[in-house]
Amino acid sequence: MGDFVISFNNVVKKYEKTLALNKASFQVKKGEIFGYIGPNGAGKTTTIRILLGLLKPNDGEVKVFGYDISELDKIKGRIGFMLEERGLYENLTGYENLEFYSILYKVPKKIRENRIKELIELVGLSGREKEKVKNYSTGMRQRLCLARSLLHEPELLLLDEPTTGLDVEGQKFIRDFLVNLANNKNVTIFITSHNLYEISQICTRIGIINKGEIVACGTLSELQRAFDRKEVEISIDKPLQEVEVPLRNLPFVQNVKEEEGKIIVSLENKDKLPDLLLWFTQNNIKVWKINEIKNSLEDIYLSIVKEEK
Ligand SMILES: Nc1ncnc2c1ncn2[C@@H]1O[C@H](COP(=O)(O)OP(=O)(O)OP(=O)(O)O)[C@@H](O)[C@H]1O
Repeated sequence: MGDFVISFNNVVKKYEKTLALNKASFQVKKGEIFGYIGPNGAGKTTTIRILLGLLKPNDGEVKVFGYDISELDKIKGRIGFMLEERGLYENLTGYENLEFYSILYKVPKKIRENRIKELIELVGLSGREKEKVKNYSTGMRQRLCLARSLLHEPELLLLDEPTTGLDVEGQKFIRDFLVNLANNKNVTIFITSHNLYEISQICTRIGIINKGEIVACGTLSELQRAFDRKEVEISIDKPLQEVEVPLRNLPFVQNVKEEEGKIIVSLENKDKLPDLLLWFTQNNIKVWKINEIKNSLEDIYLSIVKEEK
């Protein structure tokens, strides 16, 4: 238990009439990139605000670095964050913004200049740091915010939709940057996003929240196993018409269809795959290829969110 950077146990948060978190539980380990996904209003921002000590839960337990969230003094210096509202000073340059925040974050004067230069380089803003932020593009602002969130070398980074509004290149930059940060600096990253491609690309584990409840949590493979489609794609030496009826009549086959020239067989259970292969052999049908069809994160997400509506 002590190894968790974030631990939510049965956390409840109510705003007057709305139950924003309903006994939410999940854990995040050190060095993980934890993706937190859910529809609008699911409770993602509320979770981040609780982690930052901006909101108090009504019930349940929230621990960060093993400390209860009420002991904020022991935690807050170790957390960096990037929220939707950017809070940059438009009339200051990129460099001056970082300087201002480094004083606020109490970065020691001796190392301040070096740290800022290093971060400007790291986020790819070298050469642009002397320009006023009001002339920055969305992507540059986002890079500057990322640099700002890292000024005090946090061990945990909380990111609320960090790539929203960025072009493809800008999104890729942030993705690569975060993976590098987690892998090489062992920074734990908690990220919310509506971009499921992004989440499935970079996250080591994923939590799905809907109406304040964590409805699924695990690695992408664990989620794929839990939400298994039980479908296989087969390639055989006979046209589908010849085998469709007998295949459908097998007790463990639920459906047979053709999609984009591929034969898809739905099994009662994936454990029945050897039985299916045996049937092909017994009927002298050659199987060229057999592929397990896995749900994408989007398939899983949509099936959960639709079901719960
Ligand atoms: N200050 C507030 N007062 C009352 N209700 C609130 C407040 N903040 C959020 N809520 C409600 O709590 C629920 C959870 O909101 P939250 O902002 O945490 O969702 P979210 O998952 O971050 O959504 P989005 O993806 O739109 O950012 C929503 O129903 C929202 O309307």
